[in-house]
Amino acid sequence: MNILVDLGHAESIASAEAELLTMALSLADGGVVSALTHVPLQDQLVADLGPYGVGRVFAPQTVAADVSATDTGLLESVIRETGPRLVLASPTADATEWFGRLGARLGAAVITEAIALAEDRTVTKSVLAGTHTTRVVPKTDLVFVTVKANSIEAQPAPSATTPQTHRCEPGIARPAARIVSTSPAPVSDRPKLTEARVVVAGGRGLDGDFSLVEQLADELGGAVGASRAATDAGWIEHSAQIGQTGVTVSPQLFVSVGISGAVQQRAGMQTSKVIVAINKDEEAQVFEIADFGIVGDLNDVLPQAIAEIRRRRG
Ligand SMILES: Cc1cc2nc3c(=O)[nH]c(=O)nc-3n(C[C@H](O)[C@H](O)[C@H](O)COP(=O)(O)OP(=O)(O)OC[C@H]3O[C@@H](n4cnc5c(N)ncnc54)[C@H](O)[C@@H]3O)c2cc1C
Repeated sequence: MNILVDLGHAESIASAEAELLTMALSLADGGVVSALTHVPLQDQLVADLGPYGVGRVFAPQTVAADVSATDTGLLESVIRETGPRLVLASPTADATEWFGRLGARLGAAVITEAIALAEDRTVTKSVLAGTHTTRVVPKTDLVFVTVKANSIEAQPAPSATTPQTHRCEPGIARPAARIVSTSPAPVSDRPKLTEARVVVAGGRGLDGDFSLVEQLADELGGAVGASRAATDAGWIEHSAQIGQTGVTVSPQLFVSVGISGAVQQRAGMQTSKVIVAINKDEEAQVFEIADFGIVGDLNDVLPQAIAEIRRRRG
């Protein structure tokens, strides 16, 4: 089947995009994998796509000064051109909105935050605050699916391609909205929380001081997350909140520090591959889902863990 991967505003390929492309090629079964970027094409992106077996790449000539309707129009025009049965994207707020709009317009199923996809397009996802895992079988010819980061290991295609490049246009006369100002997101050396392979998250047990959590995250090359108790207290920005009303993460390693493990918090992290919990209360709920649990005061445990990691690194 033909598959389209919507790369959002990507100018090059990072880990989340590489995972989507790997998934697309594994499901295409001889069909063409196409990619769409919503910004003008960079040579770097074309070079990055070849190793993942992408056949065609679409991009607009200019960055539009309007939002949402134009992005949706671009995606719709490429769907009409490539005839995919499956459109994939990362579960960003943007892609989720575009998929919702187009799903309604084209009568296509929209399934968000998948953790696996089968060749017959059956989607596996976690629901009801992460308490159940469901399999969803789309019945429409076209289906839009957003896929959580770290759901699949990124791997290059058996043979690389030279993607054909195509220009695309939104094909709408009147945009519904226009950008009047933009401000850059704060720059951080740490990986993006939703894409990081390691996440170290802190809760109320930190008592306002995230420095040990940040040090451990930096030693492990990870991102810093938090429980709602910590973000509500203003100890860290709200974008770091993990859970039902925050972001969902699914890293290879999740270290939970001074977090009780309430169901709403677990909803955002329990599909992590390995969960390490540090809590001074041996009855804390987080130990129910932890692969490794340390009962102890985080102020004793974290400095020892950080020192040991540094010692082993030399
Ligand atoms: C509709 C709804 C949506 C919600 N959405 C979210 C969400 O998205 N994300 C979220 O996180 N919460 C969410 N919550 C809140 C959630 O129910 C919990 O209240 C919250 O997760 C608690 O945060 P916490 O674990 O940091 O704090 P607490 O529950 O107070 O736990 C603190 C933990 O730290 C331990 N501790 C204390 N001191 C130390 C120490 N020195 N060393 C080691 N351990 C220590 C304690 O033993 C305790 O287990 C939601 C609630 C509702 C009702």
